[in-house]
Amino acid sequence: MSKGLLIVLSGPSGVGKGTVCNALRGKMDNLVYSVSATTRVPRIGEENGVNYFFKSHDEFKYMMENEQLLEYAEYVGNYYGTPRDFVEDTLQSGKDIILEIEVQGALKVKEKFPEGIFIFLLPPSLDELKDRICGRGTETQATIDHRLSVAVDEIGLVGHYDYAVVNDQIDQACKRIESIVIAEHCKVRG
Ligand SMILES: Nc1ncnc2c1ncn2[C@@H]1O[C@H](COP(=O)(O)OP(=O)(O)OP(=O)(O)O)[C@@H](O)[C@H]1O
Ligand SMILES: Nc1nc2c(ncn2[C@@H]2O[C@H](COP(=O)(O)O)[C@@H](O)[C@H]2O)c(=O)[nH]1
Repeated sequence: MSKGLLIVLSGPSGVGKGTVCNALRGKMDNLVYSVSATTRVPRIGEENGVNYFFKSHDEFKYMMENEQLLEYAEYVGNYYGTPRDFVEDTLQSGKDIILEIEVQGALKVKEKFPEGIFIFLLPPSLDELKDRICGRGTETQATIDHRLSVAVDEIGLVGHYDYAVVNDQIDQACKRIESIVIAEHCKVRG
């Protein structure tokens, strides 16, 4: 059986990564979603094991030190990391897996899995990005400001990715990502 594809979806906070991933759920049968570990406190409505594995700093440190994470990064005051075994087992089973992660982590994954498919989700404009992150209503003003302040540098790293997809409309962004995955499955690999 051939291995699945490792797909990384990155982009600045508020661009719509989570929204697009949720919308893809009903559309792509062979696609599995990686659930990350984080030290961030849960938002209202978030569930442990569904949105994230919510960890204390000590628990996260244990995962880091025991090589349980494929990658991790500190982002705006919290740690985030991708559980390694789940990714490797999913790929081995022939299913595709999508990692919704920020840019530092994505670049670390690229070092380990250069054969992965790296997709950067772009906002239609910086004003729209600001409106989206403010409109979500989950962050304090200080956190919004911090996240927006790193967004410009993050967007500057788009050249490290294989594909750039503008999230102007959710269904259009999903179609573009579906098309990329279909094309990657058709690719002749050496
Ligand atoms: N194409 C779109 N048009 C308008 N609003 C959108 C679009 N995509 C997402 N949104 C909205 O933008 C907000 C941010 O989306 P989302 O939480 O998915 O972003 P994210 O990139 O996952 O953010 P973070 O990195 O902070 O987790 C949400 O309120 C969502 O409903
Ligand atoms: N490097 C990693 N980044 C991750 C991971 N899981 C999520 N993220 C990214 O963190 C920011 C903030 O997320 P939020 O839920 O607090 O808004 C966002 O860009 C996520 O995509 C991970 O495992 N590794």
